[in-house]
Amino acid sequence: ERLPKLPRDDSSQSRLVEYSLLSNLDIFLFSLIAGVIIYWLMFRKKPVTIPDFPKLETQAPTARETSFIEKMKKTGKNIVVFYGSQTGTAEEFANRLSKDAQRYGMKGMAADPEEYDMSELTRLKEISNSLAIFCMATYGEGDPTDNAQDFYDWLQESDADLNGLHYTVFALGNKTYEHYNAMGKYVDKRLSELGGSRIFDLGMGDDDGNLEEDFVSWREQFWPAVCEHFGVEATGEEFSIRQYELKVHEDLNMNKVYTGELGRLKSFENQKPPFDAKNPFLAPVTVNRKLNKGGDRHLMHLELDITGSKIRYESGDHVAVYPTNDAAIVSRLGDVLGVDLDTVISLNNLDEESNKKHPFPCPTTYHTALTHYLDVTNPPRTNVLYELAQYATDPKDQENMRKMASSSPEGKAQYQSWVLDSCRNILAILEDMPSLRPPIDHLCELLPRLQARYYSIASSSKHPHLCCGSGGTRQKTGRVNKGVATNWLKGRVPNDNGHKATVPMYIRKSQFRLPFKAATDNHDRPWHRNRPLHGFIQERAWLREKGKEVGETVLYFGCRHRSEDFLYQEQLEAYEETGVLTQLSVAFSRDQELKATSVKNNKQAIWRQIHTDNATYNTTSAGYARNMARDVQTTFYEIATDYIKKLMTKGRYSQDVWS
Ligand SMILES: Cc1cc2nc3c(=O)[nH]c(=O)nc-3n(C[C@H](O)[C@H](O)[C@H](O)COP(=O)(O)O)c2cc1C
Repeated sequence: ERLPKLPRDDSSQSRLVEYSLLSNLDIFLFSLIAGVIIYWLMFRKKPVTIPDFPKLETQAPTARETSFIEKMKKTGKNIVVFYGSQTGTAEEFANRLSKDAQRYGMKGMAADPEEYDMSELTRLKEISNSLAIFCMATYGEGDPTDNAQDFYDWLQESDADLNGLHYTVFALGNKTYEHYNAMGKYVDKRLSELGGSRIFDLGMGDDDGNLEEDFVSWREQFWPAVCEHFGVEATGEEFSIRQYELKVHEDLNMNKVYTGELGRLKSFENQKPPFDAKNPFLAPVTVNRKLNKGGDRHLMHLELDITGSKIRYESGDHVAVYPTNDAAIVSRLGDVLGVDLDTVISLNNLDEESNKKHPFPCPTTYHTALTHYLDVTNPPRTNVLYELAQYATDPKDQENMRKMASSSPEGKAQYQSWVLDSCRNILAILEDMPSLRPPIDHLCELLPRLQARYYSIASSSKHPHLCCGSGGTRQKTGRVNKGVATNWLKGRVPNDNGHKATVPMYIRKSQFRLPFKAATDNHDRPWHRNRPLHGFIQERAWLREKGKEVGETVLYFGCRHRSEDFLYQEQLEAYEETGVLTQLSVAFSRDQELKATSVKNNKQAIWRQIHTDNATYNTTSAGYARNMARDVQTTFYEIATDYIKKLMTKGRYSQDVWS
């Protein structure tokens, strides 16, 4: 095809074309450059002006001292009191023993075995007149406390030569457990096997009886034995030794003040996993429902939402909950002592070398300390009475308090009846002794820490369910005493005036487990409180749904009255109907005619299940039914004994005994 004819002036035409081409390119380039400039002007990072921060006064990070020997040498201590403690009692006893040492011209320090290199026990003899005391609590099935686990492992594996080590042990436990004081007994035996010299007999504290009295009586004989051993005499001075000094903060920025956190400041506002005892998760309460239909107790079912917490748990684990003290008790304490509870304070350890800088997170207010950190509900121990006695202005009050703190038979009886049997907490004591008005900071130093409460998880779903009961007991004094945590939980209702009610919690692993394989025949044997068993049953229901073989599941459930506290009745009956539960046996202790169904009455079937079907039994009991576990266990022993007797009669079991 021919090109259109160009006008005559070829050159001008070509210039025109050339000109228009250049113009397009220019426009393009111009737009590009303009765009870049606009972008640069609008979105460029503005130069950061570095503000002139005042230099923070940070403490130089000190390497953690793991040598208790070096620490003792540096601070002139000759007695070290180690404690294996989960809920604070053994730790408190250790503190009291280390304080006692001063009365005998010695110097003691309480120490957490988890923080030190315990193999250094071999070196304690380098310190003259040295002594190691161990206050050891037992848990689970004769297990050590978490903070004593490494020490326990070391004792088991070690062949260290402990010749020259002087030691004594006070064991804390509870006689209703099968492995009574197992940890204390083990430490005492093992230290001796490794060559240590026991300078005083093992003390046995029974929390089912009167642990405080056991401790006071043991301590009373222990110190004279120490004096005799080292050839020293008591200084005779009965003085009160403060461990912490008070600092009142006048103008402290409230952002630096603890408001109930256990570890990191502001950890409740700025939640970061992993969540544990020092860093609990604030779990919103999504359900809080009353379970019982009658009676004076309030049994409740709570569901906690752990979304986003990365918390994992298995059926049988425990939820640890940090409760809050009753606001009425706290404000009344402030009134009685005439103190402004909003004062911001720190209690600083007078022993600068101590690892424990404060008795609770500081700086804080008295209000926070009494609400979140201190136990104001339980009757105080005798050491608190002893130390506070000095502030009673009426000599009679003073004498009574000293007597109750002594180990004289009358003193013990008076403490038992006036404090323990009457359930007098610190507020009741102050109200009933108007001449006793101690400084609040000393009181805060002496009161034990408020401990987390543990609940079995009653679910195997994504979110933990708790089942617990609250009630009040009217005391001889006319006062009504309520459980701290359960009473507080009762008021944690979802959407409380538009606020999400939350619960500070973390998970504590438990040994209480379902057997490994789903196909093994199982028989869950709950008694009374069946919280973890609910989780187990749910898990088995789920496994069944997935087509897994789970074997028989038999539930024995006991409570007071069928009409009042047959907890989760509809759910359990539905489980039985759908076959998730092979058998549901119920017993109600206060409905006489219904009492018949019990473990005892099912001996035959139970033995068949154990013997032939290879069943596993999980029992759970709690609260008032503390002896129930023992009774159920005794029944199992009886079942086994009956079986052995049968074997003997049939000639299937015979003995040939030589002596
Ligand atoms: C869940 C649980 C399990 C326990 N297991 C045992 C045990 O097996 N043997 C025992 O003698 N005492 C047992 N006890 C009792 C404690 O050892 C006792 O109350 C002790 O005073 C706790 O000391 P702590 O407050 O220093 O942890 C158990 C207590 C609890 C709450």
